[in-house]
Amino acid sequence: MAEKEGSAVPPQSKGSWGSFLKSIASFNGDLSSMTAPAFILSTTSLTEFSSYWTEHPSLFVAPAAEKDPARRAALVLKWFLSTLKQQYASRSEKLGSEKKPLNPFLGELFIGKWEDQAGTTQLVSEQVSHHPPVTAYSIWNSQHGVRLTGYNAQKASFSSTINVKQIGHATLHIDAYDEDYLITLPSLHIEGLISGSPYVELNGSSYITSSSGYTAKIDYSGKGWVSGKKNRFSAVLYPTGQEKDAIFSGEGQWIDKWAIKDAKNKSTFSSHDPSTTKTTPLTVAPVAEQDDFESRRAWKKVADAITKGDMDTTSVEKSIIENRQREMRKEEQADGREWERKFFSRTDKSPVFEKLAANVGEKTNESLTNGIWVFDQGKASAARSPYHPDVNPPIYIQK
Ligand SMILES: CC(C)CCC[C@@H](C)[C@H]1CC[C@H]2[C@@H]3CC=C4C[C@@H](O)CC[C@]4(C)[C@H]3CC[C@]12C
Repeated sequence: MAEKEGSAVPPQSKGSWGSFLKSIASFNGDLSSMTAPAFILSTTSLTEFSSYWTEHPSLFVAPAAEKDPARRAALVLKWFLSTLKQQYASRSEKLGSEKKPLNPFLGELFIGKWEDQAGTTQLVSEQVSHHPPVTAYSIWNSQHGVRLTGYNAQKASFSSTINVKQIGHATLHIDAYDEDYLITLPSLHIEGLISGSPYVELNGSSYITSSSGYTAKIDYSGKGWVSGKKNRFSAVLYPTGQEKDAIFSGEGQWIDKWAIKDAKNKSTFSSHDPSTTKTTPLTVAPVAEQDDFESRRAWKKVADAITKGDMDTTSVEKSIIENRQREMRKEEQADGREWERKFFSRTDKSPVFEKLAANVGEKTNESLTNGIWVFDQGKASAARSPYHPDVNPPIYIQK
């Protein structure tokens, strides 16, 4: 792949892209501290990224209707694979390249729901830590009895490009079978950096392991390795501990169509085509009706300034948010208290994680995620919000 230096960079930004590349070559691993040129800044905060998990609500709830545990695990794998395109390629597809997201402030919220043939699927996403940045989320569909909850942070390093290890995990619960799935997160790196049109490539492996005794392993690769195609995966699903005895398998490009097949007779179990499987748009409250801590309302002035390309206003408005945050941290310190998270609580041990992590050799890393974060039903049910009266369980947002 020939990358012409800076070819996708707007002419007036060539200089700043060059210095940006130099600065990341020596950066300290904290992605949020990276200052990037204007044209690569996104108007979307990382708290919004949690919504990528369920842009196909029907695929998210489908496992709940499958009685056979192996086939159910295969449907969980199918849903997971279908999310990769949203999670890792949607910015490059919509905006022309990957962009640098807004760095969420502590307590930032992103709340919404999807309404479609799967019923109502609800999302709460909360920035539970600022140093290091950690986002927690819970997504549930009460009608089908499916809930996904997780948290994640990123650890970045530079070696020929930006390499990102995701710290944290997600768990999926299916009520009908009282079944839990532990989902680990893939590592990624940035391609196309020199040419100025960065995009995400996944690498390494990730796992989905279930309390029902099945594990899926997904291997990721990109261009120039095994095949000449980008965004490749190959997945196998097997009884936990018996990787050689795959029951289902699948491979392809996670941005394109693919199928999960019976590993023995190669018949198609289920296939996915992103061009024909439409995503359901997320509904969020109008900005004027949102709480002050909700992402789009809080970042509105910054986002508008970025859209206009007005870097002076961008930095003035960013400073207002940052200074307010600094004041709040000072007040909390003076009172000897910590910022109260609205939906999540820190725990020492997540029982679901403890039960399943050994299957896939996964460990928590509390120092990189400022604790282990779990959805706190008590907090979420505490009261009703004037802003989201229809969210069930009712969501309370403290003014
Ligand atoms: C684009 C270049 C110049 C700047 C690099 C920006 C960095 C901060 C961006 C690029 C791609 C981004 C990742 C893309 C997708 C996901 C999956 C989501 O579920 C959690 C956040 C996470 C893991 C993002 C974290 C931030 C990220 C690593």
